Amino acid sequence: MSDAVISDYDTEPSAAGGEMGLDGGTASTLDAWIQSMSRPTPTAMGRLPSHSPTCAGCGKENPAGLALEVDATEYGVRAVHRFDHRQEGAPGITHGGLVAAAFDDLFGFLLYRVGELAVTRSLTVEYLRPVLLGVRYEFTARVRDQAGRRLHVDAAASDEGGRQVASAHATFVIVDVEHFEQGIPAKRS
Ligand SMILES: CCCCCCCCCCCCCCCC(=O)SCCNC(=O)CCNC(=O)[C@H](O)C(C)(C)COP(=O)(O)OP(=O)(O)OC[C@H]1O[C@@H](n2cnc3c(N)ncnc32)[C@H](O)[C@@H]1OP(=O)(O)O
Repeated sequence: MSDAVISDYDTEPSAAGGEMGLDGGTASTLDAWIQSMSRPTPTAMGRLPSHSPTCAGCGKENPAGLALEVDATEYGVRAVHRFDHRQEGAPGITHGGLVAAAFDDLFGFLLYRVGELAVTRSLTVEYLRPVLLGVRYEFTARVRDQAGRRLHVDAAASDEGGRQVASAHATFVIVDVEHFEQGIPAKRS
């Protein structure tokens, strides 16, 4: 599929500057996001669109987010990332929860490759070495297998010397687009 098709999915800020959030007046934006998730998946190599402008993992409009930039690769997805002081746990070291968030969001990009909507059901992280603030790490993820609605996915993070500093495994469960309607206040039961 061409890059042009990827841009059709672009969830970056619109020209209208609409902000996606959970407060009043944003239901239509969320509806639009849900609709965009129904489209067929892009399979081209290269930069993938964020999950939403305010996604904590990859949205450029989220000041507290990681702003991951993720590329599709031959075997899965890849991001190069440096954590900063906002993700600090112990001095100079990335908080483990934020490392897990990076893995979780990266896994969310595999869905573009699989062409299914899915959500995290379980996530396991092995912290092999401290993940240092300001240091460049390469994150890679791939789909190990699919069993019914379950997607089993694997990821790793390595430093510039190729040393693995963390790895992760997750089970994502394929859902219908209606799953995401639970985020619309007016549709909450
Ligand atoms: C078109 C392309 C678009 C691309 C673009 C998409 C963007 C779309 C995401 C955007 C964002 C991403 C960002 C990061 C990813 C989050 O952050 S996702 C957010 C965090 N996760 C959640 O909120 C999920 C909350 N949990 C739930 O809603 C429900 O528990 C679930 C996951 C939908 C499953 O509930 P359910 O539908 O009732 O399913 P259930 O019958 O319990 O189990 C389903 C299957 O999974 C199995 N299963 C359940 N739990 C487990 C487990 N722990 N281990 C193994 N198997 C299990 C069951 O055995 C069953 O298997 P089958 O019998 O079908 O083979």
